[in-house]
Amino acid sequence: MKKINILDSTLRDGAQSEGISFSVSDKLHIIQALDDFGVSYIEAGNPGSNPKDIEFFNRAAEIKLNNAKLCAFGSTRRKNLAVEEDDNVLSLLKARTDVVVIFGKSWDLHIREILRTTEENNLELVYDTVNFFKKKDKELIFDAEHFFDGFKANRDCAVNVLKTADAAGADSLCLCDTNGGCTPDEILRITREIVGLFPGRQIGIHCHNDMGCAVANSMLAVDVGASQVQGTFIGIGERCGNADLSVIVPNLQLKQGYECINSSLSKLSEAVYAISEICNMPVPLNKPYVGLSAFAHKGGMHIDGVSKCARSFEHVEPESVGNKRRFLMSEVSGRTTVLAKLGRVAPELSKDSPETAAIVQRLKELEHEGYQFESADASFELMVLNVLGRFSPHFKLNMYKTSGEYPSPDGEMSAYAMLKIEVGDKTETAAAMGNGPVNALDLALRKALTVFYPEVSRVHLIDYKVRVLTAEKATAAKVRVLMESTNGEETWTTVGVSTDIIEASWLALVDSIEYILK
Ligand SMILES: CC(=O)SCCNC(=O)CCNC(=O)[C@H](O)C(C)(C)COP(=O)(O)OP(=O)(O)OC[C@H]1O[C@@H](n2cnc3c(N)ncnc32)[C@H](O)[C@@H]1OP(=O)(O)O
Ligand SMILES: CC(=O)C(=O)O
Repeated sequence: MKKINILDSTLRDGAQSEGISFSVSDKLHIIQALDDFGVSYIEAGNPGSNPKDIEFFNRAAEIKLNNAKLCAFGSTRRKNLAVEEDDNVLSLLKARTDVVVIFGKSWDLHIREILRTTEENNLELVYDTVNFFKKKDKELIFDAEHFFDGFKANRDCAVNVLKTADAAGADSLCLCDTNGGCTPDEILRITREIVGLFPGRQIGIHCHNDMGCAVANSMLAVDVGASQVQGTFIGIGERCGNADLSVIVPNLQLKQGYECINSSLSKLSEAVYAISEICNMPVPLNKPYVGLSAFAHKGGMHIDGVSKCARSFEHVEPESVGNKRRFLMSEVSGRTTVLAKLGRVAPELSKDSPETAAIVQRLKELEHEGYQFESADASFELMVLNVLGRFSPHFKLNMYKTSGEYPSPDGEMSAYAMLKIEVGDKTETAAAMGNGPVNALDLALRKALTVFYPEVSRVHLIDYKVRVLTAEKATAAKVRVLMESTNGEETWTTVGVSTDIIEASWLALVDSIEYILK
């Protein structure tokens, strides 16, 4: 099985993405997550750039990593400075890493317009810098910045840069699509040619995602001989980001038989969620392999298929990447979907039971009204009991009244609610103040019900979401309220829909209480 070395640059190129600023402690947690997952290299920062990275490398030097080698990253020497006088270069030594990554120019446009020097002088910068670190016994990865654009503009100039880095002792030559604008066929053709020119030398690939092709481009480079892949585990990086390693690694391992990491791929989801959390960037639902929806099935026929044979609608097993299969209920469900959710409430029903069809029909009617049961399991269960005629409400509303006052007369308590309920042949009236009408109503309802059902006092809301369903109707729009409640032991979600936000909230609130009393 061919080994592909993975270099994660979340802490270097990732730190160049908009909205990201890592603390030293964030960086230390990320190297731990990457090391646990088993990447070969962690490009951990730019010690010549800022004091935070210097402090980080000082602290990281004390940490023992089991799988990964830390790399310090910086440029070739400045054109007017000798290598041993260049502070950026010297800062890389001070980072005390075994591996140093040096980026150098390989596009004649950049040599001329950005460095404002000659091709010959650029080769000297590359040679001197690479050679300096090799003499210090560092493993050296040379990143040929803008290599593909450089190759297309002036092949000899670009190739000479690689030859110079190679002659100076670079252990790895990494080809960068820095602007992310190269097409898959260009990456394939040029990488193949370079692999042929440097037999035995490790060739790396570093792609940016400006055309949305970074994953495909990296995989094609591997196809033609690249054996180091650079990227970031959640795809962050300069502009549109880097090649997303959380997609590339399982693609290479599960589909093409390469070995990329030193642990089990089933730790992938855990690593991605740990990094996303630190970056404060939620994992998109539809992210391949690790997203919450990656193995969530919604279409009735899909769920029927997966229930009979998982492979029928899944390209890999969710467990292989640490994810889980989910079945979602909705208006596009069939009887199999509903049946899968009925196990707890009505295990005796089968796909052909008339009750199953009645439940599916009611589900579709309610979804048409704006209800959504995908995550509102508790309301779904109550709806099922209702259709089966097995539900009798624990209380009945006589009336409620809410009002708000601005400015607030009592600190944060700006709203009042009063209600009257019936339980059997008894009635109870209660009133409460809250920081809004829904809060006041919730408190009043629980006050009234606790008289009959003491366990209700332990129930409280932990999440409340409102979604406008008919936005074009402005303030007359229909809204859907999703409520998550807990009693400290269990959590459950309920849903209510109305054009009146208080009524929608009331419906979700009633389901929340009925669910725990049933
Ligand atoms: C393609 C990539 O992503 S490479 C990585 C890019 N990453 C970053 O830029 C993040 C870290 N960078 C920094 O913190 C700062 O840019 C520093 C500290 C490194 C340098 O800051 P400054 O000395 O103020 O220079 P500044 O950033 O304004 O300009 C870059 C200089 O580096 C030079 N330079 C750029 N690439 C290279 C290179 N490969 N080799 C040598 N010099 C280079 C430029 O020509 C320019 O020099 P000039 O001032 O003589 O015109
Ligand atoms: C080195 C690097 O980050 C690039 O060329 O994109």
